[in-house]
Amino acid sequence: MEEGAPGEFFRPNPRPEAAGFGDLRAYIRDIPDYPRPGIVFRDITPLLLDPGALSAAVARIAAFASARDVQFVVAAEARGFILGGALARELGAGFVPARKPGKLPARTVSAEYILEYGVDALEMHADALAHGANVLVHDDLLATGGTARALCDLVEQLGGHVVGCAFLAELSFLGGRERLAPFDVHALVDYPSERA
Ligand SMILES: O=P(O)(O)OC[C@H]1O[C@H](OP(=O)(O)OP(=O)(O)O)[C@H](O)[C@@H]1O
Ligand SMILES: Nc1ncnc2[nH]cnc12
Repeated sequence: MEEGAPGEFFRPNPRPEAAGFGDLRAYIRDIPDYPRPGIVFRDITPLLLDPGALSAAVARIAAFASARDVQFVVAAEARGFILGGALARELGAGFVPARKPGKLPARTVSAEYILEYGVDALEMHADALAHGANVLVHDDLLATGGTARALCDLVEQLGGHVVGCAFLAELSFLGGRERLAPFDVHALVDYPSERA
């Protein structure tokens, strides 16, 4: 095939303003009883497959952040990386990965967070942020808030300034937003209950 020519998977990528993608919830799939009975997993992969919905998601999160003079987007491994880089590009900001322990090669700072069973941690490079830098914290989904809280703690350990926390989706019945107080929290899609 000629280089740069649309292949069989080519789909047009209209700007979200023109396409009017409406409620992005339509692109998030419910998977009942995953990873455990009683949990409804909110699967964002259908949204990622649709160029227009993907573009709309990035543009809408960027719109929340655009007046905040964001210098860096900090996002959590793994799903936070999916939109995080695109968001940084859209905002003209840098991107800082927060990774699971032992994955970053240089000196790190670390923050622990509570999981349903036990404790995990995220690390960031100690030299990732200039003191006083304006940071947007991003992840795909806000549940209990443990992961995002750890991201905020890492930013503050390095002297950064959290200017907001932005998510594609929020499970508001789990109270993550309260856990992130006093930071400003924005999510494009809310799930007020566990119901599928
Ligand atoms: O608000 P919380 O209760 O902390 O939950 C939200 C986190 O859970 C998911 O990540 P997960 O830990 O499943 O890891 P993954 O990104 O590697 O799939 C999701 O991507 C968020 O990072
Ligand atoms: N219900 C859920 N769906 C998708 N990701 C999650 N992360 C934590 N809870 C989740």
